[in-house]
Amino acid sequence: MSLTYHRTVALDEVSLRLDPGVTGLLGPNGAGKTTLLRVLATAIRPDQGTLTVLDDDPGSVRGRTAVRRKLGYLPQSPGFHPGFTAFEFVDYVAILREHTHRAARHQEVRRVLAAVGLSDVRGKRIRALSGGMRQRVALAAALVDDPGFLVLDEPTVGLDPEQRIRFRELIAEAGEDRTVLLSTHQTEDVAMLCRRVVVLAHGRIEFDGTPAELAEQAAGRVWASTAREPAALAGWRTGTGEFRNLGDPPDGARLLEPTLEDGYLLTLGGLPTKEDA
Ligand SMILES: Nc1ncnc2c1ncn2[C@@H]1O[C@H](COP(=O)(O)OP(=O)(O)OP(=O)(O)O)[C@@H](O)[C@H]1O
Repeated sequence: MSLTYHRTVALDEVSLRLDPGVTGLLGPNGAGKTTLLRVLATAIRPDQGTLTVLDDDPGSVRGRTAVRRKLGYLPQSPGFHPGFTAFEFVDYVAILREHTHRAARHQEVRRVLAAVGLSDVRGKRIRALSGGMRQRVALAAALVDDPGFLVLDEPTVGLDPEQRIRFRELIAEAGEDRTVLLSTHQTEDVAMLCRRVVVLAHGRIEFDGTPAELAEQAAGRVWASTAREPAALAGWRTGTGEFRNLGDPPDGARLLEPTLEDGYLLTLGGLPTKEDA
């Protein structure tokens, strides 16, 4: 499928089939990740191509409604009303999801807040919650009605390591029995959590495989040196004072074990330039 905003091609003939489990979507700023997620969440429509979400076609009014009923979406900015309590926010989302029976709805709200470990603070106002807790409230809202497909747009951004690990666990759990697409800038999230990783750049899929296969892209192409290597596609000084270089190593170079991040950077052709960032 393709999507163009005025003259910007945001998605350029993207073809993707998602299976159950957590798929990570990596890509530099402006790659088209949010656009792809918004298309899958039926917030915008591709201008070319076809799309099927959980056996329904969001191109038709009926299909779109059916998809929206089965989908959980955590957008980049969830748009909380800070004066709402965690319970009130999720309850509001449940009402929008056509929950008309009050007692059953409240039970569902309590269930999802418990699933993300927020039962104790459900009466607290969102403005008084930490960033990590707010993200969990947003995840709880996306989990209402146990959707078969979960779309998560950078849910771990701004979280400290402890909260990030906790959040990863919740996503892993959510991915045990449903399809999850997770957009992130954190290569570590992908390495720890995803069964599959898709790299998007300039609206095109540049890589689609397992995290191990992405790391493998950098096999034999990562080396250490004591000085900056001008021939490297990318190189940076590490905490030990040595440089880690990506590209074609010189003869006799001391090769290093590649990481997923090395494979990702090489897939992009090196470090993004300042203009890309
Ligand atoms: N509403 C819009 N109108 C015009 N151009 C847009 C609009 N939304 C996005 N774009 C452009 O489309 C391209 C893809 O943007 P998108 O937000 O999907 O990228 P992204 O990979 O999610 O980036 P980030 O990592 O910064 O969130 C960018 O060039 C962006 O400037």
